[in-house]
Amino acid sequence: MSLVSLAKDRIQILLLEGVHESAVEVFRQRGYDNIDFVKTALDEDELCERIKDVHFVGIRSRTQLTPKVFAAAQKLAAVGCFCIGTNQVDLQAARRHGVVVFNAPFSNTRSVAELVLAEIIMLLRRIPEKNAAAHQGGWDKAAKGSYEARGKVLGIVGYGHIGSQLSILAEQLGMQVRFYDVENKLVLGNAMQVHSLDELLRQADVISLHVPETAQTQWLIGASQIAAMKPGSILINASRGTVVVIDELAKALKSGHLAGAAIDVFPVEPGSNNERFESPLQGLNNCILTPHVGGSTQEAQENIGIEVAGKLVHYSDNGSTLSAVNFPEVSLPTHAGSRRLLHIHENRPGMLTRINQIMADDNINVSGQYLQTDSEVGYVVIDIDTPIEGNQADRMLTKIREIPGTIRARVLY
Ligand SMILES: NC(=O)C1=CN([C@@H]2O[C@H](COP(=O)(O)OP(=O)(O)OC[C@H]3O[C@@H](n4cnc5c(N)ncnc54)[C@H](O)[C@@H]3O)[C@@H](O)[C@H]2O)C=CC1
Ligand SMILES: O=C(O)CCC(=O)C(=O)O
Repeated sequence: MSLVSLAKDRIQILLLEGVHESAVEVFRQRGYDNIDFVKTALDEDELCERIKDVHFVGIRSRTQLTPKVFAAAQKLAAVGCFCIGTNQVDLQAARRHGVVVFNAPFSNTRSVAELVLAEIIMLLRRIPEKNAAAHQGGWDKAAKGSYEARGKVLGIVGYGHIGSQLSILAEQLGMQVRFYDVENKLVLGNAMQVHSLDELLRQADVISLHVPETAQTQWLIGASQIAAMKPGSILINASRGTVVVIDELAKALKSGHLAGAAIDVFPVEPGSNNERFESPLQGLNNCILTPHVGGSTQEAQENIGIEVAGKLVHYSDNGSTLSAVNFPEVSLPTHAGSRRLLHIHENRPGMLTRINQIMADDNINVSGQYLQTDSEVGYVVIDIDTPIEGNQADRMLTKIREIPGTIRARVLY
């Protein structure tokens, strides 16, 4: 349990992995100046050390926030994932520690879709091989094995934000889009949903993967799925490195069963630009390898910086958990002129009654109350219109902290 009730100048922010400076600007504009900015990811032990006094941490896809890190991060109130994926964060551990996690669910969607579209065209034209040959003094002008995108079948696995954006762009090129998703989806344009992954793999000239990393998507594309793909077809993975069995893909590219591939994400990725990258796909000229840059455009990174920093500031200033990925969502009006108690607790009966009793005993008048719960955690925000002094607020917080099941409590001034 941690009791947090801090002025802004005592709030520590740690931004990792070269989060865009637009995030720093948002924090500074809102009065948060204690910002530690690190260009790389940190390993678990380093992170456990660095995070001890941190209230807000910002990461991208490489930093692993494990139960050990959360146990070390006793002051941590919230995590900002400056990206879409949140698989690098143990969301349950965060919730158990009362740490709210935010992300940017669609600020880099377009960037990923554009990269994939470019790769489809490049691979259908066998440009990676021709490019490699030309760099070696070769001149491969043959049209053999080179195709237009028009009329080809694009099979999208995972028709969420990125998959559906790609679908629209690919149709502009005249591609026929089919997709497989575990959910029934709103079908955009002329796309068609098919009912099994196998059906999609057998029909498509190009398969592009846009699923999140989950237990169900781990090694989703292995030997038998690759074997089911059409001879001469193409595989693109800009989702997560654990979705494709990379050794099987390497075999299929070497044998020519697959004509080409573009891979942006890998089972093991370097933690910084200075670390060496190793992959069984290296040296295969029919495979485009990119260093997890699907979302790495100026536009996307700047927007993500503003969006996620804005969510962290909003939570810090106001208590709002709107669009949190692991927490009951509470959307709140501003609390000018009143103090606000934020209380995160295990979801057990009678919590609210106990908090209200402590306030009533202290003659504290409540002007607004907002409660959301999920199966495990409850989050209540209470606006107080009685002018309470620092000592009285501390006394109240101490009593509230003693309520069994309290995970975290703080007062906003
Ligand atoms: N390479 C890069 O730089 C980037 C990679 N990503 C990755 O792309 C993933 C997808 O992003 P969004 O489209 O925004 O996510 P999203 O959540 O909008 O869509 C994911 C879709 O996959 C579907 N799905 C889940 N499990 C499935 C399964 N087993 N089989 C078929 N469909 C399944 C879901 O129902 C959903 O429609 C992210 O989770 C992230 O890991 C995202 C941004 C940048
Ligand atoms: O750009 C990044 O750091 C990660 C992009 C990504 O994979 C995501 O948004 O999920």
